[in-house]
Amino acid sequence: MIRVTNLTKRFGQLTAVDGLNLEIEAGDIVGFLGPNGAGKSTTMKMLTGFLEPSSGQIEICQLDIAKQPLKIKKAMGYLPEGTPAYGEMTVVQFLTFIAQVRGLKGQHKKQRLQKVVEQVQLEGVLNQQIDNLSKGFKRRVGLAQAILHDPKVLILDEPTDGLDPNQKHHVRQLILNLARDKIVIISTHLLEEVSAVCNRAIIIAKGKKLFDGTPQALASESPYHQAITIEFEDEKPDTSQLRLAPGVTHIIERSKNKISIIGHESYENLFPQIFDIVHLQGWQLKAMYSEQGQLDDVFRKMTEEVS
Ligand SMILES: Nc1ncnc2c1ncn2[C@@H]1O[C@H](COP(=O)(O)OP(=O)(O)OP(=O)(O)O)[C@@H](O)[C@H]1O
Repeated sequence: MIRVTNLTKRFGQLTAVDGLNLEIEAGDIVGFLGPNGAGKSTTMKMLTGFLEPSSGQIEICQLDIAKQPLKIKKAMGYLPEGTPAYGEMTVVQFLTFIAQVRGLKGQHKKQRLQKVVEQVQLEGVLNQQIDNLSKGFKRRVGLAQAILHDPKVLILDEPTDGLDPNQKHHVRQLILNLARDKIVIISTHLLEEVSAVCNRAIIIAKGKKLFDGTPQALASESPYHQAITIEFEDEKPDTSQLRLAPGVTHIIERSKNKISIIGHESYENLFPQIFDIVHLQGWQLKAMYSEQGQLDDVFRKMTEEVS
């Protein structure tokens, strides 16, 4: 369990993290979101003991990071921004070195190395120098070193940055499979990543928490949550009669040939009525569907409000 109380970090005049409070339980996969400069990396660096807070407390697995940083670091894996150090080493040399630093020995060390190389799919590059690897492979080496000692808490700063779509999918599956009894915190700009792997989303901007809840709850803040959207084949006709359907509160024009119908009824109740009107009017549709709300819309709205 992680408990963060009133966490603050100042760099001179700038307050990068501003009185942050968090409680995260085992099994949580948290998507840590925010615009550039929001304070995500700074928070992660403080959680991993790389940076000292200006004030506030961090408790991880019932230990205070200020008092027992080494014990906490043992229980933690960290994938920082960018690429892992020691680029002159080969992948196998680097991972063996990390295994030693982590105190893994004998058969256990061998098994963990084998397992992680397989999990992160590094078999083909084991003897290549890290400096010569592509960005995606460097990222995977970084991920491998973070999970090598099977930590209880995993902090990943943009874990899929630089990976191709297949690799992104693979790493997300890996995180999902890892996470049952762990805490995983993922900093990301990719909202689809939050929908794909996280059970919780935390949004920060200017160092302050703006939202903390499930990705579904986040999506439900969207103006288009449960809206029925119609895309017309050509330019949209006069759709004012849609307002007469019981339960419709208003209609939002999204583009020249796209509207969203917002109602106080559930979309299951609205759908048949809208469908009847469309049919009666003989409108040529390209598509008609209900929306759950786009995380992007909510994210933009929330973070623009504080900028
Ligand atoms: N060592 C430092 N010295 C001075 N200012 C810093 C330092 N590290 C970070 N900052 C500033 O603190 C603020 C928060 O930075 P941080 O890297 O935590 O943001 P972020 O949310 O991770 O952004 P990004 O998404 O761009 O990685 C920024 O304004 C940044 O310039």
